[in-house]
Amino acid sequence: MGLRVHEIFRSIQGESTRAGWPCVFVRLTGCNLRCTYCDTRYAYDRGEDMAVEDILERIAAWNCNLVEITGGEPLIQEETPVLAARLLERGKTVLLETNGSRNIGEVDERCVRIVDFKCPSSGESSANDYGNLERLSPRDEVKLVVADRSDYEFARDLYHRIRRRGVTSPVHFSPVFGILAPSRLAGWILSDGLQVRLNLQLHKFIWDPDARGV
Ligand SMILES: C[S@@+](CC[C@H](N)C(=O)[O-])C[C@H]1O[C@@H](n2cnc3c(N)ncnc32)[C@H](O)[C@@H]1O
Ligand SMILES: Nc1nc2[nH]cc(C(=O)O)c2c(=O)[nH]1
Ligand code: SF4
Ligand SMILES: [Mg+2]
Repeated sequence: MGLRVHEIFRSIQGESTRAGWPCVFVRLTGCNLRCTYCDTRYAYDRGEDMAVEDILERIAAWNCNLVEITGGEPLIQEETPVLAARLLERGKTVLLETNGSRNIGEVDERCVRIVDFKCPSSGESSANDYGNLERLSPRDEVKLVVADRSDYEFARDLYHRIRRRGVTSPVHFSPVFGILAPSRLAGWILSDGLQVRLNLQLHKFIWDPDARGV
């Protein structure tokens, strides 16, 4: 069995509450969605089939406590929860970046599940599994990627819904890179007094925004 892996690399974590920390990334191949703004289309195909043990060995080459499983969409591969569990067993802090369309309950709760529910301009918001709202633990995080004002209003409604349910997970609002100016999103957040975190993709400021493997 194993997993189809597009790339494994070490970089600076560019997003989430762990932004700024060195992090090893396992980018899995394939995605069930086609977001209009996707910056990782190159991971829709190709890659190498690897056994979980081989992936663990590659990760161990770096002395790094933080590991993120991303893609593509990690939860379309059956063995992703096994990889997360094995990394947790090794004492790693494990982040899993997922598009919100699959059941996050398949993945160990000790893993930080970063759930990116899709806003309308992605073209994929009908894929959101809102059952995941019930499955979020305080350790998990929600990320909402915003391209324009109507996405913002959708994200704001979802944020209020999350808090009304008593879910305390951090919520990030992230502008689509090169499409929505961070200052506009910042202005909307501040004028509505939302307690959300403005998430900028740090790696796109450190390196060329089109660079792979960073
Ligand atoms: C490439 S996806 C992989 C994980 C999963 N498929 C998902 O969508 O969450 C990683 C993150 O990058 C975000 N992303 C993709 N393209 C982006 C862009 N052009 N600007 C800002 N964020 C983007 C996605 O919304 C997601 O939060
Ligand atoms: N540096 C860096 N940080 C990231 N955080 C989430 C990423 C992703 O593509 O899921 C990502 C990425 O692609 N690069
Ligand atoms: S779900 Fe993630 S990887 Fe898939 S198309 Fe959307 S942003 Fe890209
Ligand atoms: Mg990325």
